Amino acid sequence: MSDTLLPEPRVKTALRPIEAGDAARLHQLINDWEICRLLPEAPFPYPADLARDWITAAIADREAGIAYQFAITDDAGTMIGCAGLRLDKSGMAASLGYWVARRAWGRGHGRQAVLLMLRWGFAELAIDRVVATVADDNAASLAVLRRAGFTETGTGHEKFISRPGIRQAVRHFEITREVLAFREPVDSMNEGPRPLLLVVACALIDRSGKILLARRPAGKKLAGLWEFPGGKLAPGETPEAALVRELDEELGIAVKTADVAPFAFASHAYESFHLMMPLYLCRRWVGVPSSREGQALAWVDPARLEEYPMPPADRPLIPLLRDFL
Ligand SMILES: Nc1nc2c([nH]c(=O)n2[C@H]2C[C@H](O)[C@@H](COP(=O)(O)OP(=O)(O)OP(=O)(O)O)O2)c(=O)[nH]1
Repeated sequence: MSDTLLPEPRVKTALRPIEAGDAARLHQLINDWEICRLLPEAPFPYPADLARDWITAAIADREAGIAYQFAITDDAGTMIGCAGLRLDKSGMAASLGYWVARRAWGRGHGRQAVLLMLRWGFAELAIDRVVATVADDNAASLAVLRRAGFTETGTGHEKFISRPGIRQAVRHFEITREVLAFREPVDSMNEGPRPLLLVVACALIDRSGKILLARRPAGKKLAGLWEFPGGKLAPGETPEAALVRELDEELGIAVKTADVAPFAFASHAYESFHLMMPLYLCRRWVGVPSSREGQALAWVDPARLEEYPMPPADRPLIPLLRDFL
């Protein structure tokens, strides 16, 4: 994943799937009143056996496609906490859970882990929102969720195993894929003037008037969003030549420069660059567009483009295409 989207340049946080071998370390980190009191399902003291059982269940849940638990690691690759997403029955929403060991507090790891978890979830799962519930007295976590772009959706009371006899006041939060995509640039480290980035893109239109969209794969910026095929210009390349090259590389089709027609452009200030993106139309090519870079493809009726979450830069192009086609 791109480091340029991480908020703290000096602190690197990463996620990796939790493994059976993490049990001892997990127990050592979580068996702390300051952690257990904030987690609804963690007793205190936290038994070593429970750490092993929890990981066994997490691995089974992952295989069953129900929940995805990760170890949060620091700059040195050492585990410092856990983060996970659990799908609801509809499969459209996932609930986020995470904790960071006390020794790693105050360095931005929680915030980065949440952003990484959201990016992964929106890229890899068929969800459109992530929800989270936080104890009312967990100020650090409330701040992390708000800064990540979550909005508060309500309050309630829940049982926390470590605090028997009371029903703990909690707050509920939610974030959608599109809200995250809009906010991501805010987390960029680059505060200087923004370089202009020229990217060419193409709406391929088939005989029935459908447009081809490609889904940005995991690991890339704006992962999980649907875009028009295209890419950056190589030095000295004309926009048309770049488009012909990109369509060949990404989709395996041959297009002539004479068959791409300028249509509209997007101009959008992402935090670390200003995107200038001419959009071309193309109705004639040789070959069948197929995914050459692992990206999902979809032929979409112009009236249904709104149903596909796209990068913020693309949104103004949607009504133009709909009206034109
Ligand atoms: N191709 C394309 N890119 C778009 C669209 N909307 C939008 O904001 N972009 C942005 C995302 C990227 O920042 C940039 C396209 O760059 P790219 O596809 O060549 O490069 P990338 O970010 O995938 O990264 P890389 O392959 O260069 O590492 O333009 C779109 O509809 N199509």
